[in-house]
Amino acid sequence: YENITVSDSYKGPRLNENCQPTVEFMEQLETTFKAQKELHKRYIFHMLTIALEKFRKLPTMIDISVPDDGKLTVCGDTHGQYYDLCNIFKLNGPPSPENPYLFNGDFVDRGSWGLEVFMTLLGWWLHDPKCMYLTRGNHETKNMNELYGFEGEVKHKVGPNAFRTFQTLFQSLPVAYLINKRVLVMHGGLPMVDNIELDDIRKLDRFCEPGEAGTLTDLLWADPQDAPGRGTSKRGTSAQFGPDITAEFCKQNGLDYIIRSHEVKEKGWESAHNGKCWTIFSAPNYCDQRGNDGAYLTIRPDNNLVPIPNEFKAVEHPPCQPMMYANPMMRMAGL
Ligand SMILES: O=C(O)c1nn[nH]c1-c1ccccc1
Ligand SMILES: [Mn+2]
Ligand SMILES: [Mn+2]
Repeated sequence: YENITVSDSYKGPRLNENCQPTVEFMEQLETTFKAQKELHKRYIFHMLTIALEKFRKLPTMIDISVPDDGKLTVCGDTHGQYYDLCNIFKLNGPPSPENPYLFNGDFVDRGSWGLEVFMTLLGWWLHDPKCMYLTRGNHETKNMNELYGFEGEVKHKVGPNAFRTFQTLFQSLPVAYLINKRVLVMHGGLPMVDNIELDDIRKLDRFCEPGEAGTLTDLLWADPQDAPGRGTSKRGTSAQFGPDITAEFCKQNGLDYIIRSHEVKEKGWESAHNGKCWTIFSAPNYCDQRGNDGAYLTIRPDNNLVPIPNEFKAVEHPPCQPMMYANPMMRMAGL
């Protein structure tokens, strides 16, 4: 990025050399992105480079400690719906150490502002890693980005050689968070092996693309089911887990419940498996067609960590259809 010069005509936000975005930078970034203008490529590559160095050093599962008088807001899939992301910060306040957020994967693909969503979330994380936590979703993977739009979006907005850098950064994202030792968060769901312990997740090598099977794939792809036991995935990847699996996993690992995302819900959230499996989805009117609400969960120790759902509607966005940059075959197929 050092070789990319920024001309005087550039009117967008400028990043300081230590690559620590200020609140003012983040406010300017929102103004720039909302006007559908660009963050300069020098700053995009600078942020990606520094973020990669920092993410690489993080564990695969990260402990979050929410103070007794504090809170954590957990959001689910945002899928490039930038204007709805801005609405979350308008409804619930901007990220700060007193108002921290966990975004639980699937930042990109489907919606056509994946770059803006991810650079905004990354900017807040670089501003202060205590105000923003990011989980890898199954859409932070090469195969999905090639099919569902983000590869095309990055090529269009950043250039032909940028996607590889995003892939490397996506591979370095944590895949699970443990809140106050009692709540586990992942994008998809539970690993398909019995007697799995939290340490097995901590020891995972995450610096790769998820394969056809395995614990990393399950954490990014699995879904809950109502029937006991395990079932075949409707997606063709990983599998489904029943209420008994969730109860046993929570019991063995001293957890109250798990939070996951990965599935659209009519209200944006759902509590299943007797309150031990919460789903949170934060892309309202998904793909401009589902009509669903979005939601985010407020987690407070003074509410005994019981999630408080907050539902919200989609907001207006500029005329740019979903999957704008995807392979036209995918757009035609309405996939
Ligand atoms: O794109 C989505 O809706 C999505 N979000 N998480 N997983 C998927 C998905 C996975 C496979 C095929 C289609 C969608
Ligand atoms: Mn998703
Ligand atoms: Mn997903």
